[in-house]
Amino acid sequence: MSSAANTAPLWQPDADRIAAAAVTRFQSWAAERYGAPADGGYPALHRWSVDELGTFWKAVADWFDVRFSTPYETVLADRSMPGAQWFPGATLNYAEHALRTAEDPSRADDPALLHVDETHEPTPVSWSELRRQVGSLAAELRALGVRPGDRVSGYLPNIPQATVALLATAAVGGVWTSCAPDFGARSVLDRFQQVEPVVLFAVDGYRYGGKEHDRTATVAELRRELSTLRAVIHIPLLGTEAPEGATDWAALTSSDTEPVFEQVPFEHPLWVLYSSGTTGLPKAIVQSQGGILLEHFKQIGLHCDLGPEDRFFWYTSTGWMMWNFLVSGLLTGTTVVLYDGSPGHPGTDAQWRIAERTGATLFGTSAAYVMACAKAEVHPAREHDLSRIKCVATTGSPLPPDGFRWLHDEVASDLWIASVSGGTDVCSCFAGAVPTLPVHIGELQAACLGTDLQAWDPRGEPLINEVGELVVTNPMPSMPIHFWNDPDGSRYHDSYFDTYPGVWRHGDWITITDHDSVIIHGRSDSTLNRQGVRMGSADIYEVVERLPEIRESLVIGLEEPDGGYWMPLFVHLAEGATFDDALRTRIKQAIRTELSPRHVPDEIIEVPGVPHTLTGKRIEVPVKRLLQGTALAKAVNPGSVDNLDLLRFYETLARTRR
Ligand SMILES: CC(=O)CC(=O)O
Repeated sequence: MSSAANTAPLWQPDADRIAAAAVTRFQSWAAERYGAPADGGYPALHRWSVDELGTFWKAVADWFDVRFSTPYETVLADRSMPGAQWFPGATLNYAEHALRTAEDPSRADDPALLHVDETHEPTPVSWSELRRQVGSLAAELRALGVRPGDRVSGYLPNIPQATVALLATAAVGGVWTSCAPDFGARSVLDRFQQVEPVVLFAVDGYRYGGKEHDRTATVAELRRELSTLRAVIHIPLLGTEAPEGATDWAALTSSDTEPVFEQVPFEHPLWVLYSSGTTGLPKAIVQSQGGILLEHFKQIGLHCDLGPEDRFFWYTSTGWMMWNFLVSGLLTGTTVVLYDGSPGHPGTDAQWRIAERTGATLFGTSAAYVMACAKAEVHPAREHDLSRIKCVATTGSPLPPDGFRWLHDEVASDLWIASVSGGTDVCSCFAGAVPTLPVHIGELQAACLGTDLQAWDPRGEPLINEVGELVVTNPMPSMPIHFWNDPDGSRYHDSYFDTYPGVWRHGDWITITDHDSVIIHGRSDSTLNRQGVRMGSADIYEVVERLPEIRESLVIGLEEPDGGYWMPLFVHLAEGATFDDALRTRIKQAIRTELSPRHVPDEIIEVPGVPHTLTGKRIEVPVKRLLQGTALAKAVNPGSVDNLDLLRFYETLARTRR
């Protein structure tokens, strides 16, 4: 499970690779101009980036040639959290930077986007075409009366139109927000009703798993319930006519209008993202144009090491922050690969096929997909030409050690494997990819630049090689500027700052190792705490799900009224597997030998499935509440769950135990 002894790397970048990495060039450049350490590689650069936070971010802005149309007075006027003030006085525009490559005549015809649907046939959208469409749509949005600060919403799959709509909204200074079209009306309304959009972009349906899914009834319901809408833009993915009162996409994107980029203050809102909101309404998290611009330049350009030669693929929907992150690939002139379809259609290897067809150089996916491929005995490199992939990056949950081994064996032995972790709350990563550092099995390479990531004990003392709360002790520019409808900031404050005043507590258990890598153990709000020993659920999932009979699992720790502790493990079996004493014994044996006797659950219970949030994360806290006897309607917001029926199973179980 841990790590400190795990010193032999699985992968080590060679000297040429280190020399060629943008972060190496950035370090030498920042050493000459800004006093960054010339020696000591990434660890020294990281230390400097958090010790000299303002200078570091100034250097990032200069390195990526950020266009401030009015200059800033200072980089960080106030570093308190919450409430940090970044680049006061500055004005800029995010979309202008995302489309800058189109201004270069030598790149104008290159693909900015490669769109792939379930046919897996890539369709390019060139930089000049993307810029033209954004220019046309931004002008039409203005003509519709959209003004800086107005919210513009999208009920869209990951198609080029979604990227165009986001960029056009940002060009106008509007505030973008999106949901994927597999979200039901209630889930969408829980989100969009909070922010009161004036425009809705919506598809008539989408294709997924080889089938057409008609969404016209849901869109009609959204139109009825969103009373602030002034315009609805119809995107006929399934070929239907625009319904009464809606405008067709083509009518708004056909002109040859130069984009006009509203110059907005650095802290002007760019978009609203939503936390999974398994209990109350989802938190509506607002991030700024300037904050995202700088944070994503850093992530995409320095950590992911992406540039104009690269093709950036990440499997995501528009309802997950990884989509926003993916679109930011445009900032570094990188071609962004948009896949709209099922991750496993027509077969489990679908994402690798897309990587081959599009020549992806960074292949991003969920850790769960990697584990599913391993279970299904997919052999990506045997079946596909993946020679262009330089990095496989994963997120969503920690990549288990077996996932690292599998990628190394089945994709390439000289593969940079970046398990990354952050969240919607910062639309970025706290720890993750570093092209110049080794990769150790089961570990994230290092904390990201400008992020003073630490593991703290309950008294706020930093821990090394021990599990602690994930904290960030300095502000990051992409931290929320506020939550929507939280006028006194109390919801924002209580979400991150109520444990350690002035310090961001994210709600994950982590270990910072003695070689500065990071291990994520799972959410701290669903911690297992047996006889005072805290355990991360992720460690248990990793061991249990290695067994071929187990499709997925869920572990919950329950404090009982009599002072006891009940720790059941729920298992969803793979097709054809039988739940019997032999399997129970093998599960317990695996946990005992690979973790510890203390990790062995009190009971193992077969379940019809594991419930997830709409972005695919296992739902632990609401299940715990159900098992404690909370009524379903109070334990969970139904609009936030992928399968409500599964939760009823746990509700019934709670009743039968009492
Ligand atoms: C970067 C991330 O942390 C993404 C996620 O898991 O939600």
